[in-house]
Amino acid sequence: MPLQSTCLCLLVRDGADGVREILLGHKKTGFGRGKIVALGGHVEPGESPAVAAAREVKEESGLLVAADALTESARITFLFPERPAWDMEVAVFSATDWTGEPAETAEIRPCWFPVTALPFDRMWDDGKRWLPRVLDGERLRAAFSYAADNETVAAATITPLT
Ligand SMILES: Nc1[nH]c(=O)nc2c1ncn2[C@H]1C[C@H](O)[C@@H](COP(=O)(O)OP(=O)(O)OP(=O)(O)O)O1
Repeated sequence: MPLQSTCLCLLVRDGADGVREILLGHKKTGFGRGKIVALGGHVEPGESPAVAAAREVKEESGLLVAADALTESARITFLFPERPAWDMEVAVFSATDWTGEPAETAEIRPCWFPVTALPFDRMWDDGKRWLPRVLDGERLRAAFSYAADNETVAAATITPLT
C-alpha cells in the first residue's frame, strides 16, 4: 500500500533581533498531539503537495501563502515498524512570503521560534536531524525509522534531494 502522503510548510521570517524565526505550532489534536510541529497535514486526493501545504497553513494558522511561493526543501519518509498505519511520505516546503498574522485554531497554537533555539525536546525525535539542515538551505531526501517505542529514531538516512 502506498504511504500516506502528507506535507509540511516551514514559514521563516527575519526576527526583530536579526535572528531568523520559524513558525511552529503546539499540536492540540490528532496525530502528534502534545508535540511542537511544523504546520502541515494530509495531501487530499487530486491535490498537489504544494497546494495541500498552502491549504494546511491556512487551516492551521489563518495565514495565506500561495502554493507557487513555496520552495520544496525536503522529502522525508517516516516509518513506524510497530505502527505501520503511521508511516508517511512528507513533502517539506519553505516560504518567506505570506499574508496575515498567525492565529490559534482548534488544531494548532502557532508560535515563532528563533532558528537558534528550536524546541527539539518537544518535537518528533527526527526534527533535530533534518530541520537545522533545511533551515541552513540544504535540500534533503531523508528516511527515519522509529524504534518500538514509536518515539525514538532507530535508523536514519539523509542524502541530497535531486
Ligand atoms: N515524524 C514526524 N516528524 C515531523 O516533523 N512531522 C511529522 C512526523 N510524522 C508526521 N509528521 C507530520 C506530517 C503531517 O503534516 C502531520 C500529520 O498530519 P495531520 O496534522 O494532518 O494529522 P491529523 O491526524 O491531525 O489529521 P488531519 O489534520 O485531518 O490531516 O504530521
